[in-house]
Amino acid sequence: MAVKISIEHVQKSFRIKRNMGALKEEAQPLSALHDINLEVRQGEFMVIVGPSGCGKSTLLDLLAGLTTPSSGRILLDGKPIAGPNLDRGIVFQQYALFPWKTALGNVEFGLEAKGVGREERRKRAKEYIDLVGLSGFENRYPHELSGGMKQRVAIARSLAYDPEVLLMDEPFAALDAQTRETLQSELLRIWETTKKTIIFITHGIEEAVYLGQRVAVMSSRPGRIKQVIDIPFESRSSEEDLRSNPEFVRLRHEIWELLKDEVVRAQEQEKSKTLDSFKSADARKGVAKHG
Ligand SMILES: Nc1ncnc2c1ncn2[C@@H]1O[C@H](COP(=O)(O)OP(=O)(O)OP(=O)(O)O)[C@@H](O)[C@H]1O
Repeated sequence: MAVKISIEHVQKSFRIKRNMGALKEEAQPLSALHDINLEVRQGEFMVIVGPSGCGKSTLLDLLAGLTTPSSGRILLDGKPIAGPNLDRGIVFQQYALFPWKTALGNVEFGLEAKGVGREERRKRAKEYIDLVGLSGFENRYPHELSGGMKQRVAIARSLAYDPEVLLMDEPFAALDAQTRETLQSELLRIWETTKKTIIFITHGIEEAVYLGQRVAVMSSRPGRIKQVIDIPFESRSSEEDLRSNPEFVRLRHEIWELLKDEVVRAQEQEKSKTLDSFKSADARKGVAKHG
């Protein structure tokens, strides 16, 4: 299969203001991603898993073209990504639907931006509403839909304008466990129907093994690709309960082994960040007391 996305030596750092006490501030670089290299093939379902704060969303923002790498490059079909474009659809954890538009109106939105005429727009939006299993709910507004349904609308909206790649940033994290499992198998069905290239970000190891053809495991900050694991299941959407398959259990364990030190390190980083902010708050109070 042809390479669809190529991430080459990508680094990303941010300048963050740090309070140095005595009202002094200093901008320090924070390295979020370090030398990321990854190729995603046409039609592949790639999952990226990593501990909190390791740079998963930063990587997705780069793929979406919302930000640019500090160095390195990302190619889509051999061409550098130059900004957001309808060739990439994004589904975030929060539904990001327009509350004043119905489910159908939300799905039609991207088609409007693409210049598709009114009738065609409606027809295509209905097809995608069907595809995500929401027939009969076209005219509901987001506040009349459950969390899972809203996420179905968000998926339909991203797919309706026929992007090359679907970028998904923890899209099921806010849902209850049962709804999450239902949407995971629905997503696999949609992927098999549409043959889109999907890059899916998650904290969840089980979700990663269930969905991904390959799982890229990231290290704690600065994020690097620690290892890419092949998930060699033929058909994921079969009736058989994949999660209790011994191979599934083995792969879940293998990924956990790779992740556990990273999770501990990420928690330590989080703790020292909190301590730093307490220290600078104390320093500020000191200035206020003596100043
Ligand atoms: N715009 C920004 N300015 C400064 N620092 C940032 C910015 N965006 C992200 N960071 C920092 O970069 C690091 C990576 O953040 P990112 O949100 O990509 O991690 P993540 O793996 O998606 O985390 P989580 O799983 O908790 O959502 C974090 O330390 C974060 O605080």
